[in-house]
Amino acid sequence: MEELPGGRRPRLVSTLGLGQRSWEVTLDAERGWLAWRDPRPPRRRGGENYFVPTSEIIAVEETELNEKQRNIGRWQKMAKPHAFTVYYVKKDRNHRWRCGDVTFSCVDEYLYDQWMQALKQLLEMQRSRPKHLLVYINPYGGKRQGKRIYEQKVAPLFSLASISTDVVITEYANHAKDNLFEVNINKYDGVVCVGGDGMFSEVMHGLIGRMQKDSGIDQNNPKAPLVQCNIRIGIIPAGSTDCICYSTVGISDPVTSALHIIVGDCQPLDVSSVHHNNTFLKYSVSLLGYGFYGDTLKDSEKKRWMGPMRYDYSGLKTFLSHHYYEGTISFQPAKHTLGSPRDKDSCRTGCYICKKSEQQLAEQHKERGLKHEEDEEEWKVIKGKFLAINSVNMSCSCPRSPKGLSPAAHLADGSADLILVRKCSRLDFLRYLVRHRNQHDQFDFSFVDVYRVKSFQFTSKLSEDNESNVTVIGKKRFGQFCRDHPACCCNIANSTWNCDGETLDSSAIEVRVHCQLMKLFARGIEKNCNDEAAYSQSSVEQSL
Ligand SMILES: Nc1ncnc2c1ncn2[C@@H]1O[C@H](COP(=O)(O)OP(=O)(O)OP(=O)(O)O)[C@@H](O)[C@H]1O
Ligand SMILES: CCCCCCCCCCCCC/C=C/[C@@H](O)[C@H](CO)NC(C)=O
Ligand SMILES: [Ca+2]
Repeated sequence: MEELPGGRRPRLVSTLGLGQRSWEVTLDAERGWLAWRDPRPPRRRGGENYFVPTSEIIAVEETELNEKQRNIGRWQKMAKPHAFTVYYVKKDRNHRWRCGDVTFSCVDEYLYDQWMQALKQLLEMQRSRPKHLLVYINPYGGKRQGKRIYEQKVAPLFSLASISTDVVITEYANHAKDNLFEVNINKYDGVVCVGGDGMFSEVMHGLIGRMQKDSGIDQNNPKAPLVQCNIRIGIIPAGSTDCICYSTVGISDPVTSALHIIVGDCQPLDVSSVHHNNTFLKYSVSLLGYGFYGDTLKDSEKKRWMGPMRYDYSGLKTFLSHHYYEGTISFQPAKHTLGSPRDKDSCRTGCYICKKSEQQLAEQHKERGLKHEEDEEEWKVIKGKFLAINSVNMSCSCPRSPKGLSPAAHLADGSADLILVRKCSRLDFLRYLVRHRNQHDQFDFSFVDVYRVKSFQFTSKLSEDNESNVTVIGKKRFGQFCRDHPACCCNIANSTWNCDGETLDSSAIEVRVHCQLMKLFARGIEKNCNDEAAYSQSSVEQSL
């Protein structure tokens, strides 16, 4: 589509055939939308006006009308019509996206060419869309449907959108990660993982690790300023929890995720680095959980054959065991960010708080070389007995917990919410867990504290004792549980960290949040989709 003087782009308004009627179809390249409306007086039309942002058009294709379509209504006695189909994102309820299509026709070949050319040019102008993707499929994630989901639901959409792919079906754990250190990554506009949170974590480690290696950054240095990873990752959910997908898209649905990839969405994500004694252990974007979530994960790994149900089984078992762990948490509060974990508003598409952090990050990059103030900032120290210590970089919403473990956590504000669940009765802990699943405030309990932090350290009492050489041998002889108090549920063994669904055995860790270290093909959870659609439609009607 040629630009008008002043860089403006033209508007195409035509009467085109759609079904049995003529419709007024408008392509407004300047404002970025395609609309079609029934031009009959409002009384006679069923209020049918449609509106699609051009950024959500998936493809346009020349279409052969079939015999039946040609023989209806106005085409009957006319010359052979020319037709084209526009494929677009159709927004359904609960953040679900589908591929909608509409076929327009006209007899005038010149008009048809004009429309095809304008639409194709518009698609070419969508520069953030990927053209070539590297896809990793975990055939064993979740219900073992990854390959089928990709082939049946995703590949046809990629091909419709003219996206070419190199597909790797993983053969062992860490296959994708290892492969990402070897491939010519510059060939691709993004990497797609088909699987769950663990598979995503693998791909993320491959990409971030590769980026640091190529830039000569030592990942073992917990204070190293990590290099941002600009190659986006797309998640096609085919796992058991799919928390990262759900928290960044609002639903775990393969078609919705494929469409977010196709339209080239971009959502920056905070990443936490986890170290122990100047040794890099892992990165985390969703949950780092000690105690309840660590023990649940550890137990569930032995029951992978149960599929996604393993988490419910092991969750119940862990709940009944009611183990608590002693240790010390030190953390630096996140003073740079505007929000608080007790906010009523959640992080949504275009989030103001995350934007503010992005600006701060850009300023920091400009001032790079100047001394970081964070080392001087205060550390708070809390010692105690905890049933769960959860640090979440995002809400961690998932089908099991639709609002997540921290509903007001932000995807890209450079902070994590540190949730400390202190020793309490089984009944109280159950009340807390139940609030993962309902609308009530999860932090409104005397035994739950929540802090927004930019870094934290945890040392279990056992490792503290080990370090200070206190009668460890004697304690070890006691076995795993406190035999003096069989009913007290105190556990002198360590728990395990659940790091985005992977176990981490180290009980002394140092965690730092890296603001917006990586990017996803997503846009965050959209506000109320229905409100947005209503707003868009009325604003189009005003300008038509
Ligand atoms: N071919 C493979 N064989 C065995 N393990 C694999 C293979 N490919 C990937 N993996 C590993 O499988 C683990 C779990 O996979 P994934 O996250 O896809 O499913 P899940 O654990 O069922 O889901 P979730 O993480 O959402 O709970 C990942 O840590 C990944 O490293
Ligand atoms: C006895 C009642 C048990 C209630 C259990 C509530 C379950 C809520 C699950 C919320 C998990 C959200 C955090 C996501 C963690 C993922 O990283 C991880 C790997 O996919 N999944 C789990 C379950 O650890
Ligand atoms: Ca965050």
